Order: sequence, then C-alpha cells, then structure tokens
Amino acid sequence: MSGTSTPGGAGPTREPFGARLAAAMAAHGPLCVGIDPHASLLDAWGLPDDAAGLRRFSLTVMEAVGGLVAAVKPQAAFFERHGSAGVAVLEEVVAAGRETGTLVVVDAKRGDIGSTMSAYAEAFLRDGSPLAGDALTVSPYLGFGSLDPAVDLALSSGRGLFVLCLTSNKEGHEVQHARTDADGEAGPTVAALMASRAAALNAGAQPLGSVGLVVGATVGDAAERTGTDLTSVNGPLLAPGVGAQGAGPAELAAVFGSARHQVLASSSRGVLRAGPDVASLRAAALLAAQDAAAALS
Ligand SMILES: O=c1ccn([C@@H]2O[C@H](COP(=O)(O)O)[C@@H](O)[C@H]2O)c(=O)[nH]1
Repeated sequence: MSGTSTPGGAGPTREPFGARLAAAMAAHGPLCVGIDPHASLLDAWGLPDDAAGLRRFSLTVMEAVGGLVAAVKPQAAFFERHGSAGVAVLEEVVAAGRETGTLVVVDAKRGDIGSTMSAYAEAFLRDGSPLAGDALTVSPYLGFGSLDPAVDLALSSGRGLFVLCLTSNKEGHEVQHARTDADGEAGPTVAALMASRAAALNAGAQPLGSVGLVVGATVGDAAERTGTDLTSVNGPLLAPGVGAQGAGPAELAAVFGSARHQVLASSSRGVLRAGPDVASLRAAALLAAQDAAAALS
C-alpha cells in the first residue's frame, strides 16, 4: 500500500481508498484478479497442495498481474486452509501488492459483535499489521452497526471496506431480499438497507467513497427487485462472479446499468486457469480487463 509519512512522524497518511481505487481503475481498467489457490488449481499448475505450492502459486500470480491490473483479491480461506504457514503466504501477497503498487482487497468476509470486530479491524486494517491490505470484505449480518470498528479504522487509515450486499451465490436472496422491520411496518429489503447505510458513510466523497458493496455480476435484476439503489451508494461495487460463475460483459452491463462506473469486476478462476505460465496469465488478465472496461464504459 502506498503511504507517506506525515511531518512530525504522526504516522503514514494516504489518499482515501475510494480515490486510490478510482485512480487505479482509470489507469488499468476495472478488473480485480482474485487469488484463489484451490487444491484443483494447484494440481493443474503441477504444484503440491501445501504451503510451498500455495506460495509459488500466489507469487506467480503477483508476478504476472502486479502493476498490470487495478487490484488483486486474495481469498483468505485458501490461505487459512494451510494453517499458519498459509497465513504467512497471505502476508507475502499483501506485501507484494504494496511493492508493485497494486491494490489488495483481502477477501476474508469478517463480521462479528463490535468488540470482536475491533480485533478483526486491527488484524486487517491497522497500519503495520502484516495482513492489512487496502480493503477488506466484511459481512453485515450481525447488523451494519456491528461493523463500526472496521468502518472507523478503515476510514482513518485510508483503507476501504466492501460490505456484502447482493452476493453472487444462488442462496443469498434468502437473507438479502428479505424485508426488514421498521417500527412494525415492512421496511426496505436487507440489501437496500445495507446500500443506504454505505451511502450515508460515503456522502460527499469525491470521486468515490471508501465503503463499497459486494454485488455479484450474476444477480440479474436483483438490485431493481430489492429496491437497492446502487448509484446513490457513491462507493465502489465489487462484482465477483465474472468468468467461472458464468457472468461476462453482457451480465456486467445489465446488472449495473447507470452504476457501471463504480464497478470493480472480479474474476479468479477465469484468469487463474491460464497459469502457470506468466505470459499466459498476463494475457488472460489483460483480456478480462479489456472486456470489463468495454462492458462498463
Ligand atoms: O458474492 C460473492 C462474494 C465473494 N465471492 C468470492 O469471489 C471469488 C470468486 O471466484 P471465481 O473463481 O471467480 O468464481 C471467490 O473468492 C468467492 O469467495 C463470490 O464469488 N461471490
């Protein structure tokens, strides 16, 4: 992560995440490459399913796409399944993002009661923590307010959040399309409420706020059906589901409509299957970035 020291040694300062992401998307296109070292991908790359294989895989992806795309998104689960040695590799990926000037969204989907959320925030959003990238995915299903410690630390450290809103999986609607209760009356849907909470935090930010949402590229007309106003969020929209989950340029354009300029499309397996050859990975990432840019322009 880029940062400069403030005069007087008050610690690093950096542009807000929303501004840094907008600049990265303008420079490299609206693509995030997911780093999801599935056991099957390690095998396909001729690597062992252990921490050494994980490290070779992840650093090869960083060699291929570092400095080339707007962001990378390591999926924490695939690192955690290798224990502490895997978490150490995740730390190396975060450091490689910083060194190559590529934004790192740590996809850990953390969410808990506020007192515990503070500890997650310190792990993933605090200056000096080896797991702190540029942004973190968080789950608001203990209530949006339970995320306050993460919101506070993200905003004060120039980092960002992506709050789950309309996820790409087929089961998400059970929770996200449900109606909330507002003083005994049917209130907005859960997704619409999450979006309005993010919008409140991003009010007035230019060019984009730092509290984004996760909205899958696979969700069709769900934003419209749930009354979720994506444009008013004034923050980035992380759109997984591109590639392996079946979404492509047509789906990106249809799902996001007038909010398309806020979108950071995300593809993991769709790019990673081109490996282990670095040039092939790079070509796959560039093609995905061009497709996303054309769909979202
Ligand atoms: O709604 C969501 C939220 C997160 N994800 C994550 O994105 C990647 C998708 O990987 P692909 O290989 O491109 O399918 C993965 O890490 C998911 O956990 C999501 O898919 N949907």
